[in-house]
Amino acid sequence: MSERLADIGVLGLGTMGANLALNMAEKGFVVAGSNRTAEKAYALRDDNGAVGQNIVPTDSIEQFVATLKTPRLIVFMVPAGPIVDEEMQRIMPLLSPGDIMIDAGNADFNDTVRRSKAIADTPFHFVGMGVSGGELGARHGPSIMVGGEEQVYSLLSKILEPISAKYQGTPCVAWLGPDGAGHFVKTIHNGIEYADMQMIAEIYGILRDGLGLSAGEMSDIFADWNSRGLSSYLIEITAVNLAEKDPDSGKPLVDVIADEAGQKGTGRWSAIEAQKLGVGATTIEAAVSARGISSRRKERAATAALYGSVAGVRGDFHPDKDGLKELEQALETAKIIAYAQGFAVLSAASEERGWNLPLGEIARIWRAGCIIRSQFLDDITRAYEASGPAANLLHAPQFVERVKAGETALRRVVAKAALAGIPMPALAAALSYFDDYRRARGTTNLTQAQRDLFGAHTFHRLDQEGVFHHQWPAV
Ligand SMILES: NC(=O)C1=CN([C@@H]2O[C@H](COP(=O)(O)OP(=O)(O)OC[C@H]3O[C@@H](n4cnc5c(N)ncnc54)[C@H](OP(=O)(O)O)[C@@H]3O)[C@@H](O)[C@H]2O)C=CC1
Ligand SMILES: O=C(CO)[C@H](O)[C@H](O)COP(=O)(O)O
Repeated sequence: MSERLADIGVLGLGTMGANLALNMAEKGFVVAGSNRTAEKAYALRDDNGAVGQNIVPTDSIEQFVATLKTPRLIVFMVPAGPIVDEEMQRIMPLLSPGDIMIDAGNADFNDTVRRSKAIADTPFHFVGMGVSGGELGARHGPSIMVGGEEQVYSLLSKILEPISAKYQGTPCVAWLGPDGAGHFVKTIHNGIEYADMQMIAEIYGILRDGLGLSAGEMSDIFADWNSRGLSSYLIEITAVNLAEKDPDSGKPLVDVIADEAGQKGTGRWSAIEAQKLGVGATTIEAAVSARGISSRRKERAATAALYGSVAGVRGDFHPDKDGLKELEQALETAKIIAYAQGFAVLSAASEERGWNLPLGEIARIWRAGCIIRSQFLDDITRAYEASGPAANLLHAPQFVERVKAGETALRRVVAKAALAGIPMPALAAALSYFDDYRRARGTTNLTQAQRDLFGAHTFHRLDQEGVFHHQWPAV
């Protein structure tokens, strides 16, 4: 057994755990590694040159715990759900008072709240921590969203700050609130990620099916868009995805990838939590549903055989400068609306749970390291700095001007796509949300009348205070 005591332990050395461990090791921390398949811990030490020398592989959970300095900092990087509970149960009998367990996977924040409550009855601490940035982010600097006891964060920050991404020299890590706050914010980050990705896929659908462009041509368009307002990691990787050739067939790789999107839960949880809070997050919901529909590929083929498909339907789209500008502007406008929805969910959850989430700071720590990093997040930080916790980002003066400028493009793109039969679930949801949210006199007065007629559910009046019930004619 090694005599060297480790500053921190990582349990679960898969894609994220291994890279986080190397990131910590590179910053000079000694990292104990534990993995279900123990050989991976040894390979992590042996295959990574000088950095690997700061990794202390272990064979058993007992050895792993014994290798850690106290109070022990133990990062769990395993699949979310029961595996986290199982691993915690396995390790807890070996811990000492004051030790800290950190779930760094994409947990459902409800599980994090439950685990935090359970740990409160023990001498240990529990931290729910969202990490974003994928494999490379974990290795060289992720964005880190921490929830739990604030005084525990001060023990962790000495490691989390050096390993996190930096934006203008400031670490992209923050303590965001108690128990599930960090995982909630990570979940909504991913919900926004789903919306962003779906909207990009929809515009790709117009370029491919409406305009008949090749993958290479589309790559150039996304690369061009990445130089202006849409500049972001997701637009940048889209250009790379579209340019890549399949080594087997020589075709563009995207053309041979099956159109079936996977999902592990965070997008769905974002939509569920938005619904629970009564906040419209229609663009995120549409993106989650679109992944579900995409996964039913055989069913879609059967439906296409019945109704015909849209491939080759050009509609009223044009690949000229104005036509492409309209698509760019539509995407930019819908993106503002999608982010406004995501931040509205954060704001509502913060109020309901008393988390006092720092919304501008959240936009700041997403500015580097994470998957939705983009210039646009600076505007969100500035909007919150200028106006405080606004009910909705669509009220912030910077966004009012931009949405007014882009609204027509979004409307025209959605309308033309509808006429051509090209699906636009997320872009259309963004537009409908905008139209609904800016309509001072809506139509649910009729809904209320119906509810009162069939169920005596009562209604408010515009011209009198109080709660009313009407004796409607019997039907
Ligand atoms: N991949 C990504 O881009 C991101 C992932 N995440 C989250 O991070 C967490 C880890 O993801 P990722 O690294 O991608 O996953 P991987 O599948 O690459 O790694 C999973 C790790 O968990 C271990 N493991 C799996 N099942 C068990 C089990 N039953 N008991 C004990 N250990 C087990 C694996 O061990 P073994 O090697 O033996 O299989 C491996 O070390 C997840 O919650 C994920 O959602 C968060 C941000 C980004
Ligand atoms: O958290 C992440 C990025 O921020 C992970 O990449 C996550 O796996 C993405 O979610 P899904 O697998 O559901 O697309």
